[in-house]
Amino acid sequence: MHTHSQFRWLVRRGAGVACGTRHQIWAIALGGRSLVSKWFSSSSRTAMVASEKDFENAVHQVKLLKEDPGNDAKLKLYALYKQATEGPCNVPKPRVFDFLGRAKWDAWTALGSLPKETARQNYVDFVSSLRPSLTSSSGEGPAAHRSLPESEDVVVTSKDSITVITLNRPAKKNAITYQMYQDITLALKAASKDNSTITVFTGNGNYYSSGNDLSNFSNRSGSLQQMYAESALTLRNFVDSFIDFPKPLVALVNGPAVGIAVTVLGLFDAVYASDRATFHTPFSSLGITPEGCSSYTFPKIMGPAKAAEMLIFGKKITAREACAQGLVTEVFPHNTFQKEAWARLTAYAKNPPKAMRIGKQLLRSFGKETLHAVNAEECRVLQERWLSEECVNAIQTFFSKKGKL
Ligand SMILES: CCCCCC/C=C/C(=O)SCCNC(=O)CCNC(=O)[C@H](O)C(C)(C)COP(=O)(O)OP(=O)(O)OC[C@H]1O[C@@H](n2cnc3c(N)ncnc32)[C@H](O)[C@@H]1OP(=O)(O)O
Repeated sequence: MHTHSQFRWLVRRGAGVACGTRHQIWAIALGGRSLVSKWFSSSSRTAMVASEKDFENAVHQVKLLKEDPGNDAKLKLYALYKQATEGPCNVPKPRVFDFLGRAKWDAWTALGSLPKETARQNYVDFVSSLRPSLTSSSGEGPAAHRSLPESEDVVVTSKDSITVITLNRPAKKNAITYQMYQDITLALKAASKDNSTITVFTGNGNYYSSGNDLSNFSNRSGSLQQMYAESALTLRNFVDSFIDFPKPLVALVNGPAVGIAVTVLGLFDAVYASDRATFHTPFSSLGITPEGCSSYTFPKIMGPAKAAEMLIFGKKITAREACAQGLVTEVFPHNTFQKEAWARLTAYAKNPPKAMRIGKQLLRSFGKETLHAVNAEECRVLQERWLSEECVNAIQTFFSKKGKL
């Protein structure tokens, strides 16, 4: 928990964040729209550039915040504010024991060469997403208050006090598009506030997910640097939403899982797998590096040697091996997987929700700061890797159909 004085600390240093008194009313009447998921689509980018006034409005509204939005949100606001007003980080890295200074520097640096206008828009959108139910002073659109995914590729349903988030792109093995990262982030935010007791993640079809959609970098406009900076930010928000998820989060791994669909499993509270599931993180062969906090969670879960085999050498493991290594909680025969896993979940969902939430907090909250720092660093490194010849060649090879995993 962060104190109001820490919050003010950021303000004094020009974070564009301020803390009001407890008696002030939330009044985020922002310019700009809260449609985070449309930030980066090329068609909407031109239509959604926040004006100086929108930005000033957002900065002002942040000063009226009644509640501390949390350290993570404050760091994001700080970084986006600095990027929007000063451009890319241009100050030396703080000394090793200046933890807060380093966290702020990391957050700002992770934005890379994100253009000032994009940072301004992202700032406006992010402030809006802190309180999406309040209206904006301009730029209002039908989706301005959207809190659930619009796309059919991510489906959110509710069953027996359980919120289910299903990856629904079976023809593409549930590969995760740019839009889906944003939709999943929104879905998790909504699920954290709904009245469900447990949240479940699963895939439709014979795959759980083939990970990042490898066309994510080929169908967008703008400079490469800008695209990679935006992607790193989107990825960081996506992973943050798993780190911060307050209720029990369970994965039903119905089939093979690849890349980021595997790594974030280290942030789940239980992982039930069909015996047809496999777990594969072919990062090195794609010229990239681990994400989803796996560089930290995997060595903790399975020990450094097994983690290296998966994350550096790209060894694909079976569900039973993943279970023996502690990544998977339990494996079920494929033909009874749904029935058995759902019987388990339905029973668990009847537990008192507050006790489960507080229990999760006890288990997870102490490592949270570290996880956020790991996430920031992984995204920073990835942003560089995406520009590498190794990565560009690997993606070209996949689409020329020479290079299946
Ligand atoms: C905002 C950016 C954040 C980035 C985060 C960093 C994340 C990193 C990762 O997740 S790394 C892992 C990336 N994933 C892969 O490398 C998997 C690539 N896919 C494959 O190797 C194979 O498709 C397969 C082994 C998963 C399945 O093989 P197979 O059973 O033979 O099916 P097909 O290959 O014919 O696939 C059917 C159809 O789906 C398309 N597809 C499958 N996976 C992906 C993918 N990850 N990205 C894009 N498209 C994918 C495939 O091209 C086929 O399409 P088609 O029918 O030909 O149009």
